[in-house]
Parts: sequence; C-alpha cells; structure tokens
Amino acid sequence: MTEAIISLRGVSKVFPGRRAAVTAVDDVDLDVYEGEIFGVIGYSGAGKSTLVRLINALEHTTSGTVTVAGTDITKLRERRLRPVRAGIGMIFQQFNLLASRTVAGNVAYPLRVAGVKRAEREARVAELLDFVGLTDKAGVYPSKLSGGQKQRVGIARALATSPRILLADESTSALDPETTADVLGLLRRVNAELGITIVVITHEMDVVRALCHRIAVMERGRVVEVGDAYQVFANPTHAATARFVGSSLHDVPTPEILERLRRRHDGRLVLMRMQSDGGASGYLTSTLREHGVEGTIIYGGITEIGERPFGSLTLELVGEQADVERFVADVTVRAGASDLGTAAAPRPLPRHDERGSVR
Ligand SMILES: Nc1ncnc2c1ncn2[C@@H]1O[C@H](COP(=O)(O)OP(=O)(O)OP(=O)(O)O)[C@@H](O)[C@H]1O
Repeated sequence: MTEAIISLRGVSKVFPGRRAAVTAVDDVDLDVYEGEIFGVIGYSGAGKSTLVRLINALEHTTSGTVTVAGTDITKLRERRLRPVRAGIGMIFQQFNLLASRTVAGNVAYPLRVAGVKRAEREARVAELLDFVGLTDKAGVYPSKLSGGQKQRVGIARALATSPRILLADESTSALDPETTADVLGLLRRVNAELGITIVVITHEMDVVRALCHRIAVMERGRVVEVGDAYQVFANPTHAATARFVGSSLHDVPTPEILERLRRRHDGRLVLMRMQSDGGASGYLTSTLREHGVEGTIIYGGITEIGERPFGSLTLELVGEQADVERFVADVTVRAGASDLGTAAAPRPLPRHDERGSVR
C-alpha cells in the first residue's frame, strides 16, 4: 500500500450558480494508495460526490490535476478517457439498475458495451454472480429483488470489466442496518480477495468503522483532515471531525448531560479516553487500585474502529481527597484524561483537540 493509484493536486471545481458560483471542491491535494479502502466523509453538500466524480472524469476540474493509475486524466480527450473509465467501477445509492434487463443482463451490460464476445461474457457473468452470491437470481428482474440484492447486482456489474478501482457513492444509505452489514462485508471481500482499491463516500460512521483504512474529512469543498481512520477519529484535530465522531458515538457527555450528571453525582468526575491496544481497562483498574480510589462509571460508550477499541468513560471518583488528587494528576499526565472537577468546583469539558487517551 505504498503507491498512489489516485492523486489529486490543487484540484478545484467551481459550478456557475444562478446567483453566485459554487466552489464544490476547493484546492484539494489527496493520495489514495493502491489496495486500500479510502473513505471520503462529511455532511451533505461538503463536496464528496463532486470529488469522486472528478476521479472518473464525470466532471472536469476547474483547476488542478487528477492522476489515475499514472495517467493525468485532466488532459485527456473524451475518446482517451474511455479506457480510464473502464478501469474504474462505480456503485450508487439508488443502485441504478436497468429495470428492463434481468440480473444477468445488467451484469453483462458493461461487457456488451466493451465488445466482449458472448461465450466469454456468459462465463464472466456466471463468475461474478457466484462471487456476489446471486447465481440463483440470474434470470430475475430487478423489481423482484431486495435492496441488498440490488446492490449486489450493482457491485457485480461494477466489477464486470475487472477494474482496479471501485467508487462507492453512499452505497448503503438506502439499506437497513442488517443489509448494510451484508453489503459492507461484500465490499471488504472485493478489496481483500480481488485487491481492488475502493473509495467510499459516506456520511455514516458505521460504514467508516466497518470498512475504511484511511479517510479524508471534507467540509465546504476542502479536505480538512486526512489519515488513518483510527488515528483521525481518536485524535480529531478539526471541529468537523470531532462533530462527526461525537454525533455517532455519543460517548462524551454534552454540556447539558454533564450538568445533569453533576446534579446526581457530587464527587470528582474524570473523563477517560479508551483507545488503541486494549490495555486501557487494565490500566484504569490498576491505577485506581494503586491510588486506593474507587471509580464508578456514570457515562460513556465504547465501540470499535478497525477492530480496535475506541470511546470514553466518565467516572465518579470516591476516596480520600488527597488520593483522588493524586489519581487525577496521574491519569491526566500519563493517559491524557480530562479532569471535570466536582459539582461545587466544575471544570469544563475538553475541546475536541485537547482529548488525550488511555494507552
Ligand atoms: N452540477 C452542479 N451544479 C451546480 N452546483 C452543484 C452541482 N453539483 C454539486 N453542486 C454543489 O456543490 C456542492 C457540493 O455538492 P456535492 O454533491 O459534491 O456534496 P456532497 O458532500 O456529495 O453532498 P451530498 O451527500 O448531499 O451529495 C453543493 O453546494 C452542491 O449544491
């Protein structure tokens, strides 16, 4: 995973709006490495779809260059773009299947367009339907399929011409959680078994959690943060990222919730971040014991990102005041915990870029 298969340099896209021009993508530099699953996240209107449409030249850049598999596609004429697009599969939120064609017909469609002979086409379609688990639906029309099955057909069709890159634009947003998990599992197989680089656009944290190796966070056309999915979520440096994590996990009390907690718990409160190597709870237990302090969990949440624990716990500490002080000093320094004070002497919640972690 060292070579960039997609590179954007100084890329902007401006749409001439009715009143004023809209800068959908604003001076973006980005590398997506061969073999990775890369997430583009952000709220509606951030510019995610436009960014991805620039990668397969469905939109043309206003400025900057987009390089795909070594070719600068911003300089290519339409005819020369065709083979580049053939190397990029795409799946959509609304599946975009042809209603008048069977499942097999839909998957065969890009092969027909590419002029693949019938026998070869049929063999390839059978292979793809087997891969996505829809062999028994070959002769069925899309209207008879569930949402999850439709997206499987979409994936099989996107893979038909053996692309090196798959772009997935909100590919699970129209699906229920169980079906989403199913489709995400299939995308993981596409990446792991076929070695295809995947770029997913999503506003859903669950998708990122289950799938992405690295992510870019977009806000108002700009990439405000990029990196390893776990690192970015564990240590957000931009408010947009922190909002994204907080709105999905709800592990850190909001100021209002903290107020309520203080009414019920008048002891010293401390916010402990749980991350990384799984040693966190052991560290917490031993440090409490070491200082002769008891800790009661009064708020928090722990989940996984990329199979690593992630989240935070808010504890109320009970013990001799001097012991509590020493414990708080210790975990603040060694584990980046946040001292929230007491109901009588409250201390504010940490800003998003001040959160530490238990390592
Ligand atoms: N063809 C277009 N013409 C004019 N403005 C456009 C066009 N396409 C996108 N925009 C504008 O560009 C901005 C970014 O849109 P884009 O669809 O890329 O965002 P997004 O993050 O994908 O949002 P969503 O998740 O809602 O699709 C928005 O303000 C949008 O209105």
